[in-house]
Amino acid sequence: MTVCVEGQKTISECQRLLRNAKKDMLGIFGNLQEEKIVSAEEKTLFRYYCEAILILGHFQRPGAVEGMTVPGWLNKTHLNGRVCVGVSQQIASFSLTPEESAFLDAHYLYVRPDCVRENVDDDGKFFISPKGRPIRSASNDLSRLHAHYKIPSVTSQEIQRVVETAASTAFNEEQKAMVAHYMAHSTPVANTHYRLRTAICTTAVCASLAGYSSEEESAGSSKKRGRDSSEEDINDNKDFDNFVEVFPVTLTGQPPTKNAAGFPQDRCFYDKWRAAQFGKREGYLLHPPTVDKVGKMVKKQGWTANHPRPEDIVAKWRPPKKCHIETDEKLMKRIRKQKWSWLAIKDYEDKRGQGVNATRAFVKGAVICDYHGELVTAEEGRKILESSTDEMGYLYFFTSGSQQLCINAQTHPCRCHPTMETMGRKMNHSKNNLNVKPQHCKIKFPEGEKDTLLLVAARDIAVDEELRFDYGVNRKSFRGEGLDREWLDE
Ligand SMILES: C[S@@+](CC[C@H](N)C(=O)[O-])C[C@H]1O[C@@H](n2cnc3c(N)ncnc32)[C@H](O)[C@@H]1O
Repeated sequence: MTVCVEGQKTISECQRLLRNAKKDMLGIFGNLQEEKIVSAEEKTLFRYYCEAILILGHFQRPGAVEGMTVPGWLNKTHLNGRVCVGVSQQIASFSLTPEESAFLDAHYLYVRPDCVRENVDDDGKFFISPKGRPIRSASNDLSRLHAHYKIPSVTSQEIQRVVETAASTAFNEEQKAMVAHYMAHSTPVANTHYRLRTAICTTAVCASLAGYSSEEESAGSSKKRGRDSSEEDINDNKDFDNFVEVFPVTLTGQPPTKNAAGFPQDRCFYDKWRAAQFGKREGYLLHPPTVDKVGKMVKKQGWTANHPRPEDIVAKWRPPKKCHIETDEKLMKRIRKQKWSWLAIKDYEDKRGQGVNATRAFVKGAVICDYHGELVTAEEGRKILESSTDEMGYLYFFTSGSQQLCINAQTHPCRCHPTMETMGRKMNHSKNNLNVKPQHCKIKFPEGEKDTLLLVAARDIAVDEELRFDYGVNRKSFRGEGLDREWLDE
Protein backbone atom coordinates (compact mmCIF):
# COMPACT_ATOMS: atom_id res chain seq x y z
CA MET A 1 0.00 0.00 0.00
CA THR A 2 1.56 3.32 -1.00
CA VAL A 3 -0.02 6.51 0.25
CA CYS A 4 0.91 9.69 -1.61
CA VAL A 5 0.21 13.18 -0.36
CA GLU A 6 1.18 15.99 -2.70
CA GLY A 7 4.35 17.76 -1.63
CA GLN A 8 5.16 15.18 0.98
CA LYS A 9 7.55 12.27 0.64
CA THR A 10 6.22 8.74 0.81
CA ILE A 11 7.40 6.39 3.54
CA SER A 12 9.27 4.45 0.92
CA GLU A 13 11.11 7.62 -0.16
CA CYS A 14 11.97 8.37 3.45
CA GLN A 15 13.44 4.90 3.74
CA ARG A 16 15.67 5.21 0.70
CA LEU A 17 18.78 5.25 2.86
CA LEU A 18 17.98 1.81 4.26
CA ARG A 19 17.69 0.37 0.78
CA ASN A 20 20.71 2.14 -0.69
CA ALA A 21 23.04 1.21 2.13
CA LYS A 22 21.82 -2.33 2.53
CA LYS A 23 24.19 -3.99 0.12
CA ASP A 24 27.24 -2.43 1.78
CA MET A 25 25.88 -3.31 5.18
CA LEU A 26 25.32 -6.93 4.21
CA GLY A 27 28.98 -7.00 3.12
CA ILE A 28 30.13 -5.61 6.46
CA PHE A 29 27.75 -7.96 8.26
CA GLY A 30 29.30 -10.97 6.47
CA ASN A 31 32.82 -9.85 7.29
CA LEU A 32 31.93 -9.30 10.93
CA GLN A 33 30.39 -12.75 11.15
CA GLU A 34 33.44 -14.36 9.58
CA GLU A 35 35.68 -12.28 11.82
CA LYS A 36 37.47 -10.81 8.82
CA ILE A 37 39.11 -7.41 9.12
CA VAL A 38 36.49 -4.66 9.19
CA SER A 39 37.80 -1.12 9.39
CA ALA A 40 36.78 1.12 12.24
CA GLU A 41 35.02 3.42 9.77
CA GLU A 42 32.96 0.54 8.43
CA LYS A 43 32.03 -0.42 11.98
CA THR A 44 30.87 3.12 12.68
CA LEU A 45 28.78 3.12 9.49
CA PHE A 46 27.33 -0.22 10.53
CA ARG A 47 26.31 1.26 13.87
CA TYR A 48 24.71 4.23 12.09
CA TYR A 49 22.80 1.78 9.92
CA CYS A 50 21.48 -0.13 12.93
CA GLU A 51 20.29 3.16 14.42
CA ALA A 52 18.71 4.04 11.07
CA ILE A 53 16.80 0.73 11.04
CA LEU A 54 15.10 1.82 14.25
CA ILE A 55 14.41 5.41 13.22
CA LEU A 56 13.47 4.95 9.58
CA GLY A 57 12.36 1.33 9.61
CA HIS A 58 10.51 1.40 12.92
CA PHE A 59 9.70 5.11 13.24
CA GLN A 60 11.38 5.35 16.65
CA ARG A 61 12.31 8.62 18.30
CA PRO A 62 16.08 9.32 18.54
CA GLY A 63 15.67 9.29 22.34
CA ALA A 64 14.50 5.68 22.21
CA VAL A 65 17.54 4.72 20.14
CA GLU A 66 19.91 6.57 22.47
CA GLY A 67 18.18 5.02 25.51
CA MET A 68 18.40 1.43 24.32
CA THR A 69 20.41 -0.67 26.77
CA VAL A 70 22.36 -3.92 26.65
CA PRO A 71 20.04 -5.61 29.20
CA GLY A 72 17.12 -4.47 27.01
CA TRP A 73 18.76 -6.25 24.08
CA LEU A 74 19.69 -9.37 26.03
CA ASN A 75 16.17 -9.71 27.36
CA LYS A 76 14.46 -9.41 23.98
CA THR A 77 11.65 -11.85 23.36
CA HIS A 78 10.87 -13.95 20.30
CA LEU A 79 7.28 -14.04 19.18
CA ASN A 80 5.67 -15.04 15.91
CA GLY A 81 8.97 -14.85 14.06
CA ARG A 82 9.63 -11.35 15.36
CA VAL A 83 12.13 -10.10 17.91
CA CYS A 84 10.58 -7.72 20.41
CA VAL A 85 12.87 -5.26 22.18
CA GLY A 86 11.94 -2.90 24.98
CA VAL A 87 13.56 0.41 25.87
CA SER A 88 12.25 0.78 29.37
CA GLN A 89 13.67 4.22 30.20
CA GLN A 90 12.22 5.72 27.07
CA ILE A 91 9.16 3.53 27.33
CA ALA A 92 9.32 2.37 23.78
CA SER A 93 9.43 -1.00 22.12
CA PHE A 94 9.73 -2.30 18.63
CA SER A 95 9.55 -5.59 16.89
CA LEU A 96 12.31 -6.49 14.47
CA THR A 97 12.43 -8.90 11.58
CA PRO A 98 14.98 -11.72 11.94
CA GLU A 99 17.26 -9.92 9.49
CA GLU A 100 17.12 -6.64 11.38
CA SER A 101 17.68 -8.51 14.62
CA ALA A 102 20.75 -10.23 13.12
CA PHE A 103 22.14 -6.80 12.18
CA LEU A 104 21.69 -5.46 15.69
CA ASP A 105 23.15 -8.63 17.15
CA ALA A 106 26.23 -8.27 14.93
CA HIS A 107 26.56 -4.74 16.27
CA TYR A 108 26.31 -6.05 19.84
CA LEU A 109 28.78 -8.91 19.31
CA TYR A 110 31.38 -7.42 17.01
CA VAL A 111 31.13 -3.63 16.87
CA ARG A 112 30.16 -2.49 20.35
CA PRO A 113 32.85 -4.50 22.23
CA ASP A 114 35.60 -2.66 20.31
CA CYS A 115 34.19 0.60 21.65
CA VAL A 116 34.02 -0.41 25.32
CA ARG A 117 36.74 1.48 27.20
CA GLU A 118 38.08 0.39 30.56
CA ASN A 119 37.71 3.77 32.23
CA VAL A 120 34.81 5.27 30.34
CA ASP A 121 31.27 4.83 31.59
CA ASP A 122 28.99 3.59 28.80
CA ASP A 123 26.05 3.42 31.20
CA GLY A 124 25.10 0.03 29.78
CA LYS A 125 23.84 1.71 26.62
CA PHE A 126 23.53 -0.41 23.49
CA PHE A 127 24.87 2.19 21.08
CA ILE A 128 28.18 3.68 22.14
CA SER A 129 30.74 5.77 20.30
CA PRO A 130 34.29 4.58 19.56
CA LYS A 131 35.33 6.53 22.63
CA GLY A 132 33.18 4.31 24.81
CA ARG A 133 30.54 6.86 25.69
CA PRO A 134 26.81 6.52 24.97
CA ILE A 135 26.03 8.03 21.57
CA ARG A 136 25.12 11.67 21.90
CA SER A 137 22.69 12.05 19.06
CA ALA A 138 21.05 9.36 16.97
CA SER A 139 19.72 12.19 14.76
CA ASN A 140 23.26 13.32 13.95
CA ASP A 141 24.29 9.74 13.21
CA LEU A 142 21.35 9.43 10.85
CA SER A 143 22.28 12.59 8.98
CA ARG A 144 25.92 11.42 8.78
CA LEU A 145 24.79 8.20 7.14
CA HIS A 146 22.59 10.13 4.72
CA ALA A 147 25.58 12.32 3.89
CA HIS A 148 27.80 9.29 3.38
CA TYR A 149 25.35 7.96 0.81
CA LYS A 150 24.74 11.41 -0.65
CA ILE A 151 21.04 11.19 0.06
CA PRO A 152 19.14 14.25 1.31
CA SER A 153 18.61 13.91 5.02
CA VAL A 154 15.32 12.61 6.39
CA THR A 155 14.76 13.25 10.07
CA SER A 156 12.86 11.11 12.54
CA GLN A 157 10.18 13.82 12.86
CA GLU A 158 9.76 13.86 9.10
CA ILE A 159 9.20 10.14 8.76
CA GLN A 160 6.90 10.14 11.79
CA ARG A 161 4.79 12.86 10.16
CA VAL A 162 4.70 10.91 6.93
CA VAL A 163 3.64 7.75 8.72
CA GLU A 164 0.89 9.61 10.58
CA THR A 165 -0.40 11.08 7.34
CA ALA A 166 -0.29 7.73 5.63
CA ALA A 167 -2.03 6.06 8.54
CA SER A 168 -4.73 8.74 8.72
CA THR A 169 -5.50 8.29 5.03
CA ALA A 170 -5.34 4.55 4.78
CA PHE A 171 -6.14 3.08 8.16
CA ASN A 172 -9.19 2.56 10.28
CA GLU A 173 -9.31 3.97 13.82
CA GLU A 174 -8.00 0.80 15.41
CA GLN A 175 -5.03 0.63 13.07
CA LYS A 176 -4.29 4.34 13.59
CA ALA A 177 -4.20 3.78 17.34
CA MET A 178 -1.81 0.89 16.84
CA VAL A 179 0.55 3.07 14.83
CA ALA A 180 0.43 5.80 17.49
CA HIS A 181 1.28 3.16 20.07
CA TYR A 182 4.18 1.90 18.02
CA MET A 183 5.69 5.31 17.64
CA ALA A 184 5.17 5.90 21.36
CA HIS A 185 3.81 9.41 21.12
CA SER A 186 2.77 9.75 24.71
CA THR A 187 4.20 8.17 27.79
CA PRO A 188 0.99 6.49 29.05
CA VAL A 189 0.23 5.08 25.62
CA ALA A 190 3.79 3.89 25.21
CA ASN A 191 3.76 2.43 28.68
CA THR A 192 0.75 0.24 27.95
CA HIS A 193 2.27 -0.67 24.66
CA TYR A 194 5.53 -1.66 26.33
CA ARG A 195 3.80 -3.81 28.92
CA LEU A 196 1.45 -5.49 26.49
CA ARG A 197 4.11 -6.06 23.85
CA THR A 198 1.70 -5.08 21.13
CA ALA A 199 4.59 -4.15 18.91
CA ILE A 200 4.40 -7.28 16.85
CA CYS A 201 1.00 -6.92 15.26
CA THR A 202 1.54 -3.20 14.87
CA THR A 203 4.71 -3.80 12.91
CA ALA A 204 2.70 -5.80 10.46
CA VAL A 205 0.29 -2.88 10.09
CA CYS A 206 3.14 -0.41 9.62
CA ALA A 207 4.84 -2.75 7.18
CA SER A 208 1.72 -2.58 5.05
CA LEU A 209 2.36 1.15 4.59
CA ALA A 210 5.79 0.57 3.07
CA GLY A 211 8.67 -1.83 3.29
CA TYR A 212 12.22 -0.76 2.88
CA SER A 213 13.46 -4.27 2.31
CA SER A 214 12.68 -4.02 -1.38
CA GLU A 215 15.87 -4.44 -3.36
CA GLU A 216 14.98 -1.86 -5.99
CA GLU A 217 17.57 0.69 -4.91
CA SER A 218 19.98 -1.38 -2.95
CA ALA A 219 22.34 -2.16 -5.78
CA GLY A 220 24.45 1.00 -5.45
CA SER A 221 27.62 0.81 -3.45
CA SER A 222 28.87 3.73 -1.41
CA LYS A 223 32.44 3.02 -2.33
CA LYS A 224 32.04 4.27 -5.85
CA ARG A 225 30.07 7.31 -4.88
CA GLY A 226 32.67 9.07 -2.79
CA ARG A 227 31.66 12.11 -0.81
CA ASP A 228 33.16 15.09 -2.57
CA SER A 229 29.95 17.09 -2.78
CA SER A 230 28.81 16.26 0.72
CA GLU A 231 31.55 18.23 2.38
CA GLU A 232 29.29 20.83 3.91
CA ASP A 233 26.71 18.26 4.92
CA ILE A 234 28.89 15.88 6.79
CA ASN A 235 30.32 18.15 9.36
CA ASP A 236 31.04 21.83 9.62
CA ASN A 237 32.71 21.46 12.92
CA LYS A 238 36.44 21.30 12.35
CA ASP A 239 37.18 19.56 15.53
CA PHE A 240 39.61 16.68 15.58
CA ASP A 241 37.51 14.77 18.13
CA ASN A 242 34.58 14.78 15.75
CA PHE A 243 36.90 13.87 12.93
CA VAL A 244 38.20 10.72 14.62
CA GLU A 245 34.72 9.78 15.67
CA VAL A 246 33.85 9.58 11.99
CA PHE A 247 37.24 8.25 10.92
CA PRO A 248 38.53 6.31 13.92
CA VAL A 249 42.27 5.77 14.05
CA THR A 250 43.04 2.07 13.71
CA LEU A 251 46.12 -0.09 13.39
CA THR A 252 45.17 -1.36 9.97
CA GLY A 253 43.18 1.50 8.42
CA GLN A 254 44.27 3.97 5.77
CA PRO A 255 44.08 7.67 6.56
CA PRO A 256 40.98 9.25 5.00
CA THR A 257 41.79 11.35 1.98
CA LYS A 258 41.20 15.08 2.17
CA ASN A 259 38.15 14.86 -0.04
CA ALA A 260 36.68 11.76 1.47
CA ALA A 261 37.06 13.20 4.93
CA GLY A 262 35.01 16.23 4.11
CA PHE A 263 37.48 18.59 5.77
CA PRO A 264 38.63 20.47 2.74
CA GLN A 265 40.67 23.47 3.86
CA ASP A 266 43.90 22.03 5.15
CA ARG A 267 45.63 18.76 5.84
CA CYS A 268 46.17 19.15 9.56
CA PHE A 269 43.64 16.44 10.44
CA TYR A 270 45.27 14.12 7.95
CA ASP A 271 48.65 14.68 9.60
CA LYS A 272 47.19 14.32 13.07
CA TRP A 273 45.44 11.14 12.05
CA ARG A 274 48.69 9.66 10.75
CA ALA A 275 50.53 10.66 13.91
CA ALA A 276 47.83 8.99 16.02
CA GLN A 277 48.07 5.82 13.93
CA PHE A 278 51.85 5.88 14.25
CA GLY A 279 51.44 6.05 18.03
CA LYS A 280 48.99 3.16 17.96
CA ARG A 281 51.31 1.06 15.85
CA GLU A 282 54.15 1.92 18.18
CA GLY A 283 52.04 0.80 21.15
CA TYR A 284 51.21 -2.44 19.36
CA LEU A 285 54.86 -3.16 18.69
CA LEU A 286 56.11 -2.16 22.11
CA HIS A 287 55.31 -5.57 23.62
CA PRO A 288 58.05 -7.79 22.20
CA PRO A 289 61.66 -7.19 22.97
CA THR A 290 63.63 -8.45 19.92
CA VAL A 291 64.30 -6.69 16.62
CA ASP A 292 63.56 -9.91 14.80
CA LYS A 293 60.13 -10.33 16.38
CA VAL A 294 59.19 -6.71 15.76
CA GLY A 295 60.33 -6.98 12.14
CA LYS A 296 58.10 -10.03 11.68
CA MET A 297 55.12 -8.24 13.23
CA VAL A 298 55.56 -5.31 10.87
CA LYS A 299 55.83 -7.66 7.92
CA LYS A 300 52.77 -9.63 9.01
CA GLN A 301 50.74 -6.43 9.05
CA GLY A 302 51.98 -5.56 5.57
CA TRP A 303 53.12 -2.11 6.69
CA THR A 304 55.56 -0.60 4.26
CA ALA A 305 55.55 3.01 5.42
CA ASN A 306 54.63 5.10 8.46
CA HIS A 307 55.70 2.51 10.98
CA PRO A 308 58.37 2.64 13.72
CA ARG A 309 61.75 0.94 13.10
CA PRO A 310 62.18 -2.38 14.99
CA GLU A 311 65.43 -1.08 16.55
CA ASP A 312 63.61 1.97 17.97
CA ILE A 313 60.88 -0.25 19.40
CA VAL A 314 63.39 -2.46 21.17
CA ALA A 315 65.13 0.62 22.59
CA LYS A 316 61.81 1.99 23.84
CA TRP A 317 60.50 -1.21 25.34
CA ARG A 318 60.04 -1.24 29.13
CA PRO A 319 58.47 -4.02 31.16
CA PRO A 320 54.84 -3.25 31.90
CA LYS A 321 54.23 -1.58 35.24
CA LYS A 322 52.91 -4.00 37.81
CA CYS A 323 49.38 -3.04 38.74
CA HIS A 324 48.65 -3.34 42.42
CA ILE A 325 45.04 -4.30 42.84
CA GLU A 326 45.11 -3.42 46.52
CA THR A 327 45.81 0.25 45.81
CA ASP A 328 44.07 0.63 42.45
CA GLU A 329 41.97 3.78 42.85
CA LYS A 330 39.87 3.13 39.77
CA LEU A 331 38.93 -0.25 41.12
CA MET A 332 38.05 1.29 44.50
CA LYS A 333 35.81 3.80 42.74
CA ARG A 334 34.02 1.04 40.83
CA ILE A 335 33.55 -1.00 43.99
CA ARG A 336 32.15 2.03 45.80
CA LYS A 337 29.77 2.92 42.99
CA GLN A 338 29.13 -0.69 41.93
CA LYS A 339 29.56 0.49 38.38
CA TRP A 340 30.46 -2.43 36.14
CA SER A 341 29.17 -1.25 32.80
CA TRP A 342 30.70 -4.22 30.94
CA LEU A 343 28.19 -6.53 32.60
CA ALA A 344 24.48 -6.98 31.95
CA ILE A 345 21.82 -8.96 33.75
CA LYS A 346 19.97 -11.41 31.57
CA ASP A 347 16.87 -13.48 32.23
CA TYR A 348 17.57 -16.94 30.79
CA GLU A 349 13.96 -17.99 31.17
CA ASP A 350 14.95 -21.41 32.48
CA LYS A 351 15.80 -22.92 35.87
CA ARG A 352 18.77 -20.57 36.28
CA GLY A 353 16.53 -17.51 36.49
CA GLN A 354 18.62 -14.41 35.93
CA GLY A 355 22.38 -14.26 35.55
CA VAL A 356 25.15 -12.02 34.29
CA ASN A 357 26.57 -11.77 30.77
CA ALA A 358 29.83 -10.18 29.65
CA THR A 359 29.26 -7.36 27.18
CA ARG A 360 32.94 -7.23 26.21
CA ALA A 361 35.81 -9.72 26.10
CA PHE A 362 38.06 -10.30 29.13
CA VAL A 363 41.56 -11.73 29.23
CA LYS A 364 42.36 -14.35 31.83
CA GLY A 365 42.98 -12.71 35.19
CA ALA A 366 41.05 -9.49 34.48
CA VAL A 367 38.93 -8.17 37.33
CA ILE A 368 35.28 -8.45 36.35
CA CYS A 369 33.58 -7.10 39.49
CA ASP A 370 33.50 -7.74 43.22
CA TYR A 371 31.15 -9.95 45.17
CA HIS A 372 29.42 -7.12 46.92
CA GLY A 373 27.74 -7.59 50.29
CA GLU A 374 28.16 -7.22 54.00
CA LEU A 375 31.37 -8.72 55.42
CA VAL A 376 30.57 -10.97 58.42
CA THR A 377 32.34 -13.82 60.20
CA ALA A 378 31.73 -17.30 58.85
CA GLU A 379 29.88 -18.10 62.08
CA GLU A 380 27.49 -15.19 61.56
CA GLY A 381 27.12 -16.28 57.95
CA ARG A 382 26.10 -19.79 59.01
CA LYS A 383 23.49 -18.36 61.41
CA ILE A 384 22.05 -16.22 58.59
CA LEU A 385 21.95 -19.33 56.43
CA GLU A 386 20.15 -21.36 59.08
CA SER A 387 17.54 -18.69 59.74
CA SER A 388 16.90 -18.09 56.07
CA THR A 389 14.25 -19.79 54.03
CA ASP A 390 16.05 -18.73 50.85
CA GLU A 391 18.38 -21.05 49.01
CA MET A 392 22.07 -20.68 49.83
CA GLY A 393 22.51 -18.46 46.81
CA TYR A 394 23.74 -15.20 48.24
CA LEU A 395 26.35 -16.06 50.89
CA TYR A 396 29.99 -16.70 50.04
CA PHE A 397 32.34 -18.20 52.66
CA PHE A 398 36.11 -17.74 52.41
CA THR A 399 39.34 -17.64 54.42
CA SER A 400 41.49 -14.58 55.05
CA GLY A 401 44.71 -15.62 56.79
CA SER A 402 43.50 -17.37 59.91
CA GLN A 403 40.01 -15.85 59.77
CA GLN A 404 36.91 -17.60 58.41
CA LEU A 405 34.78 -14.92 56.77
CA CYS A 406 31.61 -14.61 54.74
CA ILE A 407 30.15 -12.05 52.37
CA ASN A 408 26.44 -11.79 52.96
CA ALA A 409 24.72 -10.58 49.80
CA GLN A 410 21.34 -11.94 50.90
CA THR A 411 19.84 -8.52 51.58
CA HIS A 412 18.64 -6.84 48.45
CA PRO A 413 18.91 -4.01 47.77
CA CYS A 414 21.89 -3.53 50.02
CA ARG A 415 21.97 -0.59 52.40
CA CYS A 416 24.75 1.22 50.53
CA HIS A 417 23.13 0.90 47.07
CA PRO A 418 19.40 1.06 47.75
CA THR A 419 18.40 1.77 44.18
CA MET A 420 20.40 -0.76 42.23
CA GLU A 421 21.12 -4.43 41.70
CA THR A 422 24.75 -5.39 42.31
CA MET A 423 26.33 -7.76 39.81
CA GLY A 424 28.37 -10.30 41.83
CA ARG A 425 25.32 -11.68 43.64
CA LYS A 426 23.52 -12.28 40.35
CA MET A 427 26.18 -14.59 38.88
CA ASN A 428 25.19 -18.21 38.59
CA HIS A 429 27.13 -21.27 39.65
CA SER A 430 29.18 -23.77 37.70
CA LYS A 431 31.69 -26.31 38.91
CA ASN A 432 32.74 -27.82 35.59
CA ASN A 433 32.16 -24.99 33.19
CA LEU A 434 33.16 -21.91 35.12
CA ASN A 435 34.84 -18.89 33.56
CA VAL A 436 35.14 -16.72 36.68
CA LYS A 437 36.86 -17.37 39.99
CA PRO A 438 36.73 -15.54 43.30
CA GLN A 439 39.98 -13.97 44.45
CA HIS A 440 40.35 -12.63 47.95
CA CYS A 441 42.37 -9.46 48.51
CA LYS A 442 42.64 -6.69 51.04
CA ILE A 443 41.87 -3.41 49.30
CA LYS A 444 43.44 -0.37 50.93
CA PHE A 445 40.53 2.07 50.90
CA PRO A 446 41.35 5.52 52.34
CA GLU A 447 38.98 4.76 55.23
CA GLY A 448 40.79 1.51 55.99
CA GLU A 449 41.77 -1.87 54.60
CA LYS A 450 38.85 -4.09 53.63
CA ASP A 451 38.63 -7.82 52.90
CA THR A 452 37.22 -7.92 49.39
CA LEU A 453 36.22 -10.77 47.15
CA LEU A 454 36.99 -9.97 43.54
CA LEU A 455 35.54 -12.03 40.72
CA VAL A 456 38.24 -12.42 38.07
CA ALA A 457 38.31 -14.11 34.66
CA ALA A 458 39.41 -17.74 35.09
CA ARG A 459 40.16 -17.92 31.35
CA ASP A 460 39.77 -15.65 28.35
CA ILE A 461 36.08 -14.77 28.09
CA ALA A 462 34.23 -13.84 24.89
CA VAL A 463 31.53 -11.19 24.44
CA ASP A 464 28.07 -12.36 25.50
CA GLU A 465 29.24 -15.37 27.53
CA GLU A 466 27.32 -16.06 30.69
CA LEU A 467 29.63 -15.56 33.68
CA ARG A 468 29.68 -18.37 36.20
CA PHE A 469 31.82 -19.23 39.19
CA ASP A 470 31.99 -22.14 41.58
CA TYR A 471 29.93 -21.31 44.69
CA GLY A 472 32.28 -23.63 46.59
CA VAL A 473 29.51 -25.83 47.97
CA ASN A 474 28.15 -29.20 46.98
CA ARG A 475 24.87 -31.00 47.44
CA LYS A 476 26.00 -32.44 50.79
CA SER A 477 26.84 -28.97 52.14
CA PHE A 478 23.24 -28.54 53.28
CA ARG A 479 23.04 -31.40 55.73
CA GLY A 480 21.24 -33.33 53.04
CA GLU A 481 18.76 -30.56 52.22
CA GLY A 482 20.59 -29.67 49.05
CA LEU A 483 20.61 -33.17 47.63
CA ASP A 484 18.01 -32.26 45.03
CA ARG A 485 19.97 -29.25 43.76
CA GLU A 486 21.40 -30.98 40.74
CA TRP A 487 22.64 -27.71 39.26
CA LEU A 488 25.35 -27.60 41.95
CA ASP A 489 27.11 -30.45 40.11
CA GLU A 490 27.06 -28.71 36.72
C1 LIG B 1 23.38 -16.10 43.65
S1 LIG B 1 21.86 -16.51 42.95
C2 LIG B 1 22.19 -16.24 41.27
C3 LIG B 1 21.18 -15.35 40.63
C4 LIG B 1 19.84 -16.00 40.45
N1 LIG B 1 19.87 -16.90 39.30
C5 LIG B 1 18.77 -14.94 40.25
O1 LIG B 1 17.94 -15.08 39.32
O2 LIG B 1 18.74 -13.99 41.05
C6 LIG B 1 21.88 -18.22 43.17
C7 LIG B 1 20.62 -18.94 42.74
O3 LIG B 1 20.57 -19.01 41.32
C8 LIG B 1 20.19 -20.32 40.89
N2 LIG B 1 21.33 -20.91 40.16
C9 LIG B 1 22.62 -20.56 40.24
N3 LIG B 1 23.37 -21.28 39.40
C10 LIG B 1 22.55 -22.12 38.77
C11 LIG B 1 22.74 -23.13 37.79
N4 LIG B 1 23.93 -23.43 37.28
N5 LIG B 1 21.65 -23.79 37.36
C12 LIG B 1 20.42 -23.52 37.85
N6 LIG B 1 20.18 -22.57 38.79
C13 LIG B 1 21.23 -21.88 39.26
C14 LIG B 1 19.85 -21.09 42.14
O4 LIG B 1 18.47 -20.94 42.36
C15 LIG B 1 20.61 -20.37 43.22
O5 LIG B 1 20.04 -20.50 44.48
